[in-house]
Amino acid sequence: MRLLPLAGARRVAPFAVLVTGAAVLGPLGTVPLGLLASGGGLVAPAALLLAALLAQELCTALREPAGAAVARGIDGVLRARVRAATVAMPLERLESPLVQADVRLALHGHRGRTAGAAAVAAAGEAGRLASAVLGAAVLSAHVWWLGGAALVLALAQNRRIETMLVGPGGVESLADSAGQARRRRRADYLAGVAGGPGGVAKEIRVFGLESFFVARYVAAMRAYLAPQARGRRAVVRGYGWVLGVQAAAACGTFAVLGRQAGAGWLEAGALAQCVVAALLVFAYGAGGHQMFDVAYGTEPFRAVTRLLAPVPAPPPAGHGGIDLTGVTFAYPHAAAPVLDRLDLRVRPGERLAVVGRNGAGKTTLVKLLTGLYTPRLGTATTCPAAVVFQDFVRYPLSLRDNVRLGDPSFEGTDADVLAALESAGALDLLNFLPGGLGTPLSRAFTGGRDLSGGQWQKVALARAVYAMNADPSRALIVDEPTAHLDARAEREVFERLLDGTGGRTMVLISHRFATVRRADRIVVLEGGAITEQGGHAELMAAGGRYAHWYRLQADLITRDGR
Ligand SMILES: Nc1ncnc2c1ncn2[C@@H]1O[C@H](COP(=O)(O)OP(=O)(O)OP(=O)(O)O)[C@@H](O)[C@H]1O
Repeated sequence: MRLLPLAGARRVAPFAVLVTGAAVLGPLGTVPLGLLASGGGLVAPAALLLAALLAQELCTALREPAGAAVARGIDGVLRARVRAATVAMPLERLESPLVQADVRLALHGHRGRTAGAAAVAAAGEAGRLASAVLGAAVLSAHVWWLGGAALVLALAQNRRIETMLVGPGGVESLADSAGQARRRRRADYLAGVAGGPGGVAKEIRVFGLESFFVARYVAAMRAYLAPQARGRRAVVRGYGWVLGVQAAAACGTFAVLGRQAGAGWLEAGALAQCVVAALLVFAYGAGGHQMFDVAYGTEPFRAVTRLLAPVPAPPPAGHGGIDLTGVTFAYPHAAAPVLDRLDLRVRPGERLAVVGRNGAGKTTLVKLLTGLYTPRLGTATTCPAAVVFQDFVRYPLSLRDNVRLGDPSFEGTDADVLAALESAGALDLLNFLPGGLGTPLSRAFTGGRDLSGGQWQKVALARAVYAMNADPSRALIVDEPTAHLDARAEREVFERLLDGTGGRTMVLISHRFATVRRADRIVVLEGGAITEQGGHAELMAAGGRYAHWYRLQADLITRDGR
């Protein structure tokens, strides 16, 4: 309910009036009803009763759309906050499957119910309870113990229904259980395979697998539906009990009231009031649909709370230099750390190359160098960086925008964009793009052009160079930036980059040793730590891993004649 103010007074005020109206007008209506029944007037009490009933109907009818508007308002604010939080969230946290599940819950709700719907439903529940309490008060005004007894019973009945339906272990929670989710996935998978196109469809027809898959699907669906059916039968039985108790309680209440009236302790007006008040109390005991909204909407609300929880401050930023000391990093649920007590210092202006086998942890190292991941152990002092990732982004925007996105806050001119393209060896793109820098890099747009993998890679490199030119304190970090380029193109691009970025810090990750050899220092990453480091000549003279790999690659290139 504390979420309600998020929807703004303009939406909440009418909703609050309508909920209150729907809650109190019923009990208030018992006053003119009592007067009418006891002969204390006709026109005025009848008019008041009619007005109360009509107003209550109106409030009940309008409460739904007003509540929906409040829920939309709350959800809009929460979604914006969640989106802002996820954009600012450390990558490592964002990549966690638990956080991804929370983001899905927060943005799309659980079973169609959102945090806003839960807040509105909680307000509706409070209104229903208020109506029951007022009804009980009216009853107690005439038979002191009856109101309390009826209310306690109604509270217990309401709770029982809630537990049965939406409580932990209730029938609705069964559908969300891990076991049911697994059974459902299996049935969906079989249905998908049996009805899917492509190779499966061919094999099903050639090998006559139709009845095999249909039988498996039917069995899987039965396994999924059986616990649900059992759960529903239990609910029907439970409801039978609840209704039985409810009927007995109503009969008991009315018998008490009848006896009191018969004995002359309750006059007609009071009797009429008590009957209506008892019905209001018992209505609470019959449960309400809001309990589903509250129960399901609470899940997204919890997800929002977790996502908006404060995050630890990012590692401190240095000035052009990078310093990792004793850094250990492991992915969640991984048996061993990818990086293990690694020490790496990159001096300002140094050009460092990192080499290592596939899976050695080079990309992980890049994410630590750029502050996207934080070490489990050790410290990482990073500096602002312009990065080209292995899986760089291909923005369906103009070539100019693709480059300028390196630093949108920098008011660079076309000359800056061209300079970045030149450093990245991408200037010749302009010969083939009809609209020059303004050409959209997507066929989905009129006059747009698609680029080859290698051309896209050069654009991504130009974006990073543009960012580095916009702020020279940024280090240029490139992770396999030339995987789509042939060996000669890669060499050319790097020669140009190294010549054009003198005095800037650069970290280059590449599997091509001919490119790497010009770096000031080369480090070999193996077993989570740095096992060799030095200049090319030094490492070749040492005759270690680097020298071995270098010769292997050189031999292959010579043998292939490339
Ligand atoms: N998001 C992730 N979650 C779990 N494990 C991961 C994740 N990313 C990488 N790994 C694992 O961490 C190890 C190091 O991966 P990383 O991508 O850093 O290696 P790499 O040296 O860059 O490899 P390559 O040369 O193939 O690009 C691998 O075993 C990989 O499977």
